[in-house]
Amino acid sequence: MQGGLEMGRAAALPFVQFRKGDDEVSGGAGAHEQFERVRVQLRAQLGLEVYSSWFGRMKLAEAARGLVRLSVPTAFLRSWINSHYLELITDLWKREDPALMRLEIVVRSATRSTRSTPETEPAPARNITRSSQATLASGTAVSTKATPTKPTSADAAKNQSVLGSPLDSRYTFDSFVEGPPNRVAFAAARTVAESPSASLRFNPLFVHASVGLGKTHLLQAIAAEALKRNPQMRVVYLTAEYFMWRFATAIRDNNALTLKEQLRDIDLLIIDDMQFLQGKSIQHEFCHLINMLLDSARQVVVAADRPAAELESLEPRVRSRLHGGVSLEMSSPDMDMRLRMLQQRLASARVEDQSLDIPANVLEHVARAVTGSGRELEGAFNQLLFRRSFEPQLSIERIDELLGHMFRPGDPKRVRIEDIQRIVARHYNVSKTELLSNRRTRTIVKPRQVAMYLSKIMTPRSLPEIGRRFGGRDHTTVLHAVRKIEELSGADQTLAQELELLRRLISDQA
Ligand SMILES: Nc1ncnc2c1ncn2[C@@H]1O[C@H](COP(=O)(O)OP(=O)(O)OP(=O)(O)O)[C@@H](O)[C@H]1O
Repeated sequence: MQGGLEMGRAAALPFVQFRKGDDEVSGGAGAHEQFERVRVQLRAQLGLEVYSSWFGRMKLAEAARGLVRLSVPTAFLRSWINSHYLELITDLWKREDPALMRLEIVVRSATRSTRSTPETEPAPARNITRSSQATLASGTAVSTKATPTKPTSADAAKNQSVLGSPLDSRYTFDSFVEGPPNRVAFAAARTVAESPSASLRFNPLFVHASVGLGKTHLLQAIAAEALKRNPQMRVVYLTAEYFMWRFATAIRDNNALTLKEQLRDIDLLIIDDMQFLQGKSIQHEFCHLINMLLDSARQVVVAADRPAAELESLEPRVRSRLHGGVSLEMSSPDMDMRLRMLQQRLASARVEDQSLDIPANVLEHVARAVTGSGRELEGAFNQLLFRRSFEPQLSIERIDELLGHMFRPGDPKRVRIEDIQRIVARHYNVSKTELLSNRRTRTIVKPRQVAMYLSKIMTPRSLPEIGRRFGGRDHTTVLHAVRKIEELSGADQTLAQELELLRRLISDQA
């Protein structure tokens, strides 16, 4: 997870730009060439297969003053590369640039990849890099044979270190901020964790939400809580990528059967980032596993960044199995939740540094301005902490300056109706004059309605005000447009994607 501290440091460096919603960030002139040469050498040394598994999606994030950051899409990749290849990459880079002082692997902002799948075949896995004191975790199967008859928390912790990826101990139900946008999913998650057998009526439980809205947090909280209540329970939390990697390596090492046997033993299977599950044979294995678990009344929980029906890379039978349970969505936190998240972060930071204080009005301001995901709030908060260490008196204006790149649609200072009109008109290839005119041909009505809809959801302007800005129209016309586009985009995937693209273009312009 990319912390705000890193963003803070980067912001202080010259010729480094963080562009919101953009994966790739430019560095100094020769950095891209150096990166390319390092990639070529990695490929030559490791072979194409290993290279594309681990480095296929690596990008140059920034390069300045002896610091190079390479970004990868998932925390697991970062962790794996850090522990296995960091030295090699650093050496290779130093050969290219002896001035290199430090090379870091970061997880890149997921804003743009919200709805995308990996461009390359499965990078082995994502997860879980942080330290943990979770009672038992997974990321791999827990075999009954390997598990003592009555495991205690300590046994479980031991298993965890043997069996792999620990849970993040920060991800608990207590630290999960609940509110209207995630209330139902949260309640379902609690039920699964507290009484898995009672929850079998929604099996599998499928949770979907856009990036950074707490899926991993919620899923790991389920695992942690289930294990806390019953250390004997065999719980497996893993990402789809990790699942793929486990199978791929098991097949390579001729022990796929053992792995399957181990997986059969589990009581609660939790799969994160389902959108990354790819490959026919792996999906076949996955489907088989899910069927077996569901048929034997074991609980399965799955999360993805979109509804199951939209997981196009999944085989129809996998999708259909996911449809068989309950599907719940979590959406963006509201103002009250954002404020509580920030207050919670402050309280945890204070555990380490009691002198730490951020005035309530500053927290409120940030909660109002950073209207994105929990991850963005976390980044904003870390950035604030970092800045405060050398600018103790941060004014609201200065905070706006520092966090401006995180301000979202809805921030009155950032999105202007004029920008929306210009971008929408360009997208649909009509002129702005036509957009504001009274012409009622279909090719113009649709862009006009889209622009009105976006003006409503991306700015705080009232319906009458939007009407005025669209050639003096009545507010009921705007309301009609908003409802129409909402209705159409619910049924029309292409339009929904168009809207998302436009939102991104507009936010990036703002
Ligand atoms: N409702 C919430 N309460 C507390 N923290 C939250 C909440 N939602 C998100 N966060 C925090 O935001 C950060 C990102 O959340 P998380 O990694 O769970 O998101 P995600 O939906 O899994 O994202 P991705 O799709 O990128 O994997 C985490 O630090 C998490 O603790």
